Amino acid sequence: MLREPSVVAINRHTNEVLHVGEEAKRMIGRTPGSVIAIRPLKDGVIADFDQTERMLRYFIEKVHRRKNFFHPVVVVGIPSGITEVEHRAVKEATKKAGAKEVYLIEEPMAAAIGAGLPVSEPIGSMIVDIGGGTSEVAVITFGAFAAARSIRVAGDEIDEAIVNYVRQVFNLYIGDRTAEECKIAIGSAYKLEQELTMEVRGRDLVTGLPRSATISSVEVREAIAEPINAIVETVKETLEDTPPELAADIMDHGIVLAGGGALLRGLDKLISRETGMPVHIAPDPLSCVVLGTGKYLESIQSNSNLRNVQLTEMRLGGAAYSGR
Ligand SMILES: Nc1ncnc2c1ncn2[C@@H]1O[C@H](COP(=O)(O)OP(=O)(O)OP(=O)(O)O)[C@@H](O)[C@H]1O
Repeated sequence: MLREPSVVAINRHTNEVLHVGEEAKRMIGRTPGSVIAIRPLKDGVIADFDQTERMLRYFIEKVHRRKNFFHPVVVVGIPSGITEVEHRAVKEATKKAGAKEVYLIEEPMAAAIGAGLPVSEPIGSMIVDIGGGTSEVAVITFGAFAAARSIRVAGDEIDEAIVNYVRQVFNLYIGDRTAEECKIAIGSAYKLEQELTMEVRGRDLVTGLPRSATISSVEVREAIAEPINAIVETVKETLEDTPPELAADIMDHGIVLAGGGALLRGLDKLISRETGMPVHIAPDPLSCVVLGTGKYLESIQSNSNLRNVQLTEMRLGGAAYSGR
C-alpha cells in the first residue's frame, strides 16, 4: 500500500512539513536555503525524534486516508543490535504518531518470516538482511535467535564509499543519490561476466564547474570493497557462533539474503565463496521485512503459531550482540 523512503522536507524557518517520503527524497541535495530535507532515521535508529513522529503520523494517515480517530495496532521492525533507550524511543514516537498499541520485532526475524523461512520450527535458518543503515545476520531456530550480529554498515555506507572513490580518483564531487544510482546500475561484489560502465555527473573539485566522468563496474567494485568485506566478515563470524547442529541445517538449506543490498550483483556468489555455503536471494528481497512484519501482526491478532516468535521486549538483556 505504501513504499516510501524515510525522508522529511521541512521549512527551516517555520518548521512546517512540506513533503514526506519519495517527494522529500527527491529534494535531498537540491533544496533552496529555506528548505531542508532530513533523514530522521540514521543507521537504523531514530536520530530526530520529532520528525520521526511527524513522518509516522503522515504515513499512518496516508494509508488510512483519514486524519483523526484512527488508532491502529502497529508493529515496527528495528535493528537487532539497538539499545534499550533507542528501542523505547521507537515505541514512544509510534505511540505519539497515533498508534494504539506498538510491538517491536527485530528486522532479521521479520525478514526471515517474510522470506518464508521456517522460523517457528526447530530447524536452523540463516538470514542476512542488508538494508540502508544496518546489515543484520541471524541464525534462527524455534522462534528465537541462536546467533545474531548487527553492523551499521549497509547500503548507505556503500553509497558513501562510491562518493569517496569518485572524489579521490576522478577529482569529482558527486551526491549521495548519484552514488546510489551508480551502485544500482553497475555495482557488483563479484567479477561480472560482462563488465559495465556508466557516466556520473558532479562538480569538479579543481575548477568547481560541473563535469561528468565514465566509471566502470570494476572501479565501483574496488570502491565498495571495504563495506562489502565488513558484511562478509559479519556473516562468517555469525557462522562461527552457530551451534553445530544448526550449522548443519544451514549447510542443507543455505543462507538467505534479504533487504535491498541482496540485489547487489554477485553478493550471493561472494558470500558463497567465502563461507562454502549455498546462498539464495529471497524472492522480493526489498519487501521481506515489511511482509514478515505484516505476518507477525496477523499472528498476534489470530493467535497463530508465529506467536512463539520471541519479541524484543522478552529478550532484551538476554543475548549478546556485537556491532560497530
Ligand atoms: N538493485 C540494488 N542493488 C544494490 N542495492 C540496492 C538495490 N536496490 C536497493 N538497494 C539498496 O538497498 C537499501 C535499502 O534497502 P531496504 O529497503 O531493505 O532497507 P531499509 O529497510 O530501508 O533499511 P534498514 O534495514 O537499514 O532500516 C538502499 O541502500 C538501496 O540503495
